Amino acid sequence: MQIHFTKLSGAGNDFIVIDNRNQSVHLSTAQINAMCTRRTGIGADGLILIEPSQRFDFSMNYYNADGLPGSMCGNGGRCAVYFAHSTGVPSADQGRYSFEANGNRYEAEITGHETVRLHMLDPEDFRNAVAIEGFSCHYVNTGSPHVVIYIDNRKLEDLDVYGFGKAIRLRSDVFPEGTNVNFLEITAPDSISLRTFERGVEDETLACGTGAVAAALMSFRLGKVSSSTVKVNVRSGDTLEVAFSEDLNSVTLTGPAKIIYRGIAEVQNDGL
Ligand SMILES: N[C@H](CCC[C@H](N)C(=O)O)C(=O)O
Repeated sequence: MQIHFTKLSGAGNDFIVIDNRNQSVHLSTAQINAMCTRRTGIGADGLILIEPSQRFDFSMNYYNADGLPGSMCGNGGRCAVYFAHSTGVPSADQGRYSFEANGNRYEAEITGHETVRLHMLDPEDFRNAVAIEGFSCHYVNTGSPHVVIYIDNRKLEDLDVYGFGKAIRLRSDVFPEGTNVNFLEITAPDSISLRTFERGVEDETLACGTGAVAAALMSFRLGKVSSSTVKVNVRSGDTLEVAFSEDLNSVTLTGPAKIIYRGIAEVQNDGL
């Protein structure tokens, strides 16, 4: 079957977005995984179905590249809203969208050329400094589970993010549901550099929105940054901005969301 899709990039975190408002597209785990696989498929960190919602402008159904439903994707949410805006999905409020994802309500607005600000959930379940695989691991759930690790004596650039990230992600004794793993360096009182190993992609990605939020909130909480607006420099070279109140609520994530191309995929019954 043929499926119309749009490829978007949210600060280098890339997604296949499908307008499924008529609910004609039904994809299996294997089909989503095949579409997201690089070289043999379209290639993406995740796939998003834009579907109807009873209460909001649309519903975002997010799948990781492994084909399984993911938890909240911050960059995916920003891309979904940019897609909706550029495709003419109606919104109740001009330039502003409300949508549901993982049973939660989100709001976002277009703040400039190819720029989207997404309002995030309040963070939950902060855990400080658990020793895992030789690292001091801080933890917080920002819609997705995130470990935050400060790289004090090493260079972020040279770090084996894949190896260390995977080892921590696989520690099911500590994280029965798995976790995303973020490694960061504080570069100024209001900025950090971040690299993320993502669960469900099972690799380092070029950016991770809920990871940027976790890194910024944790850094403020631990007194490592002093500003409640934090610039997060990600692997793609882009910058995400995370802003929040001093009690770590009212969190927003702002950054680039771009359409790369639109296409038609030939999807086989058992994969691409
Ligand atoms: N890239 C995403 C995170 C996806 C979450 C996924 N990796 C999971 O743990 O289910 C973001 O921008 O927030």
